[in-house]
Amino acid sequence: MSKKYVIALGGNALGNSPKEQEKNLVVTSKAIVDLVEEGVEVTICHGNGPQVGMIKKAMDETFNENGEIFMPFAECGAMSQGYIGFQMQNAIKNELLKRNIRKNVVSVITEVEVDRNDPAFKDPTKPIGSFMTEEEAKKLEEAGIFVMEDAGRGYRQVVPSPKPKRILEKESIENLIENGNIVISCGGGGIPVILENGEYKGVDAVIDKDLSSSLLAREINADVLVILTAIDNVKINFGKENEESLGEISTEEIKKYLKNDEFKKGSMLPKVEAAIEFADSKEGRLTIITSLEKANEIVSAKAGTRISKM
Ligand SMILES: Nc1ncnc2c1ncn2[C@@H]1O[C@H](COP(=O)(O)OP(=O)(O)O)[C@@H](O)[C@H]1O
Ligand SMILES: NC(=O)OP(=O)(O)O
Repeated sequence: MSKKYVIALGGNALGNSPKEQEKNLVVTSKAIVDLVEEGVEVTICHGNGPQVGMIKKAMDETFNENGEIFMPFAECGAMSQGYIGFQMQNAIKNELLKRNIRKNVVSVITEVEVDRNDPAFKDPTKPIGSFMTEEEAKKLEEAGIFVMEDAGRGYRQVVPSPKPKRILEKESIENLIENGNIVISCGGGGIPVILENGEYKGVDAVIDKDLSSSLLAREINADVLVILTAIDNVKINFGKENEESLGEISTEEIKKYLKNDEFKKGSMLPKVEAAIEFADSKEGRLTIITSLEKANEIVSAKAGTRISKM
């Protein structure tokens, strides 16, 4: 039976502009189609931190002259799914064309239910938009916007990031996979919705795509979860002189590092949490965390940090 992979692509690793993203996606598409040629069933999720921040800023500048917010975050998240989904779908389609492989690629606008009482609504941790200097960050903070230092790379706006509870389009995604499609779903972690008075409605938040990818991977009974980001390996003592890369590691061992606060909130921490959640959920499941550049080594399962129950 063919293996099922869920590949999660980082919003930061996708680059900061449509051109940069297009270029990065050519590399990623090659690795994805390599997997397809090996007979792997591939499903893709992607981040949207930089992109949703950029879209929100542009929307506010266009529509917000009288101080009213016209474009809610959920709608901005939906736009990011369309924008990234289009470029990704297009890049994979072109790679399939080049190799003469007849297969369909489809992006699914995905809603993900969150808990309206999730404590994350009171503690924003998801960095969005571009990086700022400390001075720029202070100005935003004075205007009532939450900001946070992001893994030594500068300051960014942060928004609430509630935990994903249920993927509303799960059955459609499964049907598409079963029918041989390469599916792009849960973009930006999915559009966050809550159930209120019998109706789903969008909320102001950005779900972590690594946690949604892990949820999707478990729900569709995947074998491997691949988290592609901007760094080759998960590190301990990150950014220090005694920094060390983690290779093959058990969930039990990496949990010890997690307890020691080795992984930064809003960047590596959710990836490691998602990795553990998936690997621990069933014997034989593997999570690989590595960079976009190493994506071509996924097939041999040699790249990056490889987390399993062992
Ligand atoms: N312990 C760690 N090991 C490796 N990278 C870390 C660690 N802690 C923080 N980071 C940072 O996290 C980044 C990945 O998170 P992020 O940029 O948010 O991912 P994404 O690609 O999903 O947007 C790395 O590029 C690195 O700068
Ligand atoms: N939504 C999300 O997790 O985006 P990033 O991958 O950009 O952080």
